[in-house]
Amino acid sequence: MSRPIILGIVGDSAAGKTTLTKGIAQVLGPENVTVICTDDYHKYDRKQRAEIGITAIHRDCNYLDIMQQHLSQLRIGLPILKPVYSHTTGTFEPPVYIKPNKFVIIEGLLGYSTRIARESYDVKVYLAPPESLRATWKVKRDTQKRGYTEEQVLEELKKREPDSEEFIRPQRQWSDIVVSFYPPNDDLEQANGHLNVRLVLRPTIPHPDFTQIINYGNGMESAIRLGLDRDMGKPVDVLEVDGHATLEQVNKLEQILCSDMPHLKNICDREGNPELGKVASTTGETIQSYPLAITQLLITYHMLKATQIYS
Ligand SMILES: Nc1ncnc2c1ncn2[C@@H]1O[C@H](COP(=O)(O)OP(=O)(O)OP(=O)(O)O)[C@@H](O)[C@H]1O
Ligand SMILES: O=C(CO)[C@H](O)[C@H](O)COP(=O)(O)O
Repeated sequence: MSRPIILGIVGDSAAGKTTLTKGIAQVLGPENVTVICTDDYHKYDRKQRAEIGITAIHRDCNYLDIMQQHLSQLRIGLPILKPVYSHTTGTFEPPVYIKPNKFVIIEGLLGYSTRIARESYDVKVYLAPPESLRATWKVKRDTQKRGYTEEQVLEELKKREPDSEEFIRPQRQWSDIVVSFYPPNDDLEQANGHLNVRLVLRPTIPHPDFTQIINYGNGMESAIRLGLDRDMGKPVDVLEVDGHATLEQVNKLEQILCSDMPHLKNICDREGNPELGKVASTTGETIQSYPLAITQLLITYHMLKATQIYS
């Protein structure tokens, strides 16, 4: 029996998981992708959490045992009866029957927090924007879409900090790729939606050979950079793409990805894929972000590679 290829996207609240997930699902073809958000495995609804005094990101506030069971089922291509948590009402809804498609994306807060869960993924991504950017994103999203006031969101972030430290951030160590979007010069307003990205590439999966970008010249080295570093003590490659990189520069990077992966060729074609890298900026207008496009392509590359390895 064939099994789906499973991608994990983990990170703190409003780190950009849903945004990245949507982009990758669009690239892979929404009909081929099953998306699961692990917020559905919360143990308590919004009112109960307030009464008990527990945050949604605490391990004990989530059915991690059921989450990992479901992941193991999906990994071998079996259906699950998934709980449903509504962010609109802050309550649970009837469960839904889910049969995995060719690709499954599991996005959420605590997806790498048990060994059995971690073993279910083919590719593991961790999202780590600077905390100030995450707070800006959370305030905007929670006030516009989840019925909170700005004060409530800021208070909640403060309350959650010890749990973020204990339960969320340690999961970074289990990822194959750490993705951090950040404003140049730490100035979000000046960035005008054009964020840079820093991609930490761990040697836990084989990445495309990016070394040729070191020799590009023509300003390439300033907008797209490859270097060596340590992340949580371990040696890693770091690929950085600036928001102001030109189409010509980004095309070269895309060629590296696409030449190694014939299936990606159609996806790399910008005309055929006008949605690639599209995102709403903080002012609400839709912009095309090359750093986001490269991130989507790199993760898709690994999904397709995993399909090849598996078959
Ligand atoms: N790459 C990005 N570029 C610009 N804005 C972004 C990006 N990623 C996220 N955002 C902004 O941050 C907000 C929160 O992002 P998103 O909903 O994807 O986070 P999340 O990690 O899925 O959150 P949660 O776990 O709380 O549901 C979005 O509504 C969007 O405004
Ligand atoms: O950290 C979060 C991830 O989305 C949410 O705050 C958590 O899931 C609880 O949801 P809500 O605030 O809508 O009750």
